[in-house]
Amino acid sequence: MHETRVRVGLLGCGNVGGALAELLLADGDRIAERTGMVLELRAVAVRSLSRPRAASIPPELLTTDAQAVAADPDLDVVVEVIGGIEPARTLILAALGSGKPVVTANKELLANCGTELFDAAAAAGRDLLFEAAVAGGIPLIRPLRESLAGERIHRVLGIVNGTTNYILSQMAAHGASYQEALAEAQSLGFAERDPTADVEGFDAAAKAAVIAHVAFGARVVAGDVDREGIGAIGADDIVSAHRLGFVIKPLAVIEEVDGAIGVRVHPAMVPAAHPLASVRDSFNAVFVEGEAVGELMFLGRGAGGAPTASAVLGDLLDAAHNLTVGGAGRTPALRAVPRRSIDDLVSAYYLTLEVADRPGVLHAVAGVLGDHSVSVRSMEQEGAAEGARLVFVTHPALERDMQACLQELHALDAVRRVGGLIRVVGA
Ligand SMILES: NC(=O)c1ccc[n+]([C@@H]2O[C@H](COP(=O)([O-])OP(=O)(O)OC[C@H]3O[C@@H](n4cnc5c(N)ncnc54)[C@H](O)[C@@H]3O)[C@@H](O)[C@H]2O)c1
Ligand SMILES: N[C@@H](CCO)C(=O)O
Ligand code: NA
Repeated sequence: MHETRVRVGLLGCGNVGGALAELLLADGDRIAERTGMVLELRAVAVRSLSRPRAASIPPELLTTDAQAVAADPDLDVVVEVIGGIEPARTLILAALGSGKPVVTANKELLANCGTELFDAAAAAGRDLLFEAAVAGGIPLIRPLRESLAGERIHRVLGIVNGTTNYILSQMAAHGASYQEALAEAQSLGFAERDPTADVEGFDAAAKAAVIAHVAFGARVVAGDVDREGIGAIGADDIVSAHRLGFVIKPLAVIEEVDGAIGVRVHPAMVPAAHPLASVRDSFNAVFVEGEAVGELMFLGRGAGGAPTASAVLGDLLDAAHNLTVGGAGRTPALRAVPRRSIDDLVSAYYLTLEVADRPGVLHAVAGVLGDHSVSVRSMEQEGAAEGARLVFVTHPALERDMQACLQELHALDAVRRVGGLIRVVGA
């Protein structure tokens, strides 16, 4: 087979960069045999030359001058796996500006500066590929961009953060406390260095914005995403969810309703029979609902050095192929779209209240719900310390009305605590 040599510059050699370097160095011959592409790792930009690296990385490839790697005319393709906004943004712009395609795993950067970067790629006539940025090793971006390019997608539901899925799964399966489960996720290495990004939903919000780019061509930035973390979910909610036939999952929801795009990230009550309900531990899964194609689910490892490096490798081969035929694949052209506020969401809700256990309380609570046109589908009452815990599931209601109910319920004398309000998704 005719072989094509492609000179690769790597920016960053942490979890993902290190795993990619290992793959290229250990498996290069097999990759070349299979694809006809010889991926030559020619430079690895690192922050510190003295940090221990995998033994197989020749030390002469290492440099602390990332800018020189990005601009090097003797390289063909650049991989950015430093993460964060700067210097990653400047480095990617420099690489594209010097005519090199770029592969990145950086959801945070794409979610904040996607338009600028895609425009730069289009202007350079080079690829900017980012399969690894969402759901790590799971092929998702390419199916959405290519296989489903003409599909009318209605909704994408994703478990796109492994840490929060792990925490909620451990709480449900083993009664682990939130803190215990978070500590385990950190020790297993898939939590972000600052786990706030995971548990407060920032990581999932960035991924949701990137999904909005490829599924809807929508110019959505991370700050546009309605976001709630999992911190308010208690062991009681997990037990109640199970009894009611639900599983609590950390979801990203990206949907088109009446021509407007809604993008939100929050814990959700998913019916136990829905395919996403059985996605446990640190697994990711993305459920796509399309007009012609129907329902699809993508499942696998959304995090970890090796799975993520696998996605980067696929992009590298794609970019290398496009370069050899003198072009680039399709670059997302993002357009401004009407945004659908979460206030306009129509959803069923799970709601818990701790109330005084005395006559008339239920009547007062029902009055507040009824005044806001919220109709109750089921209600359970159980004893709580010196009171009662009420667990409601509503029929579909308007978010704005539900929020107004919460305000009034807080103000009721007999209500001691308004617990979780969790949206039901996938019913
Ligand atoms: N780890 C995962 O599971 C995973 C999954 C999907 C996507 N990603 C994304 O991949 C990217 C990398 O993640 P990671 O887990 O490998 O992070 P990491 O922190 O392990 O690696 C980043 C590396 O970049 C180095 N670095 C920082 N500034 C640099 C500079 N100026 N020049 C050269 N090197 C520099 C750091 O020293 C570090 O070794 C991020 O964008 C992340 O969001 C990671
Ligand atoms: N912290 C992220 C890593 C992958 O992006 C997660 O838990 O999913
Ligand atoms: Na992916």
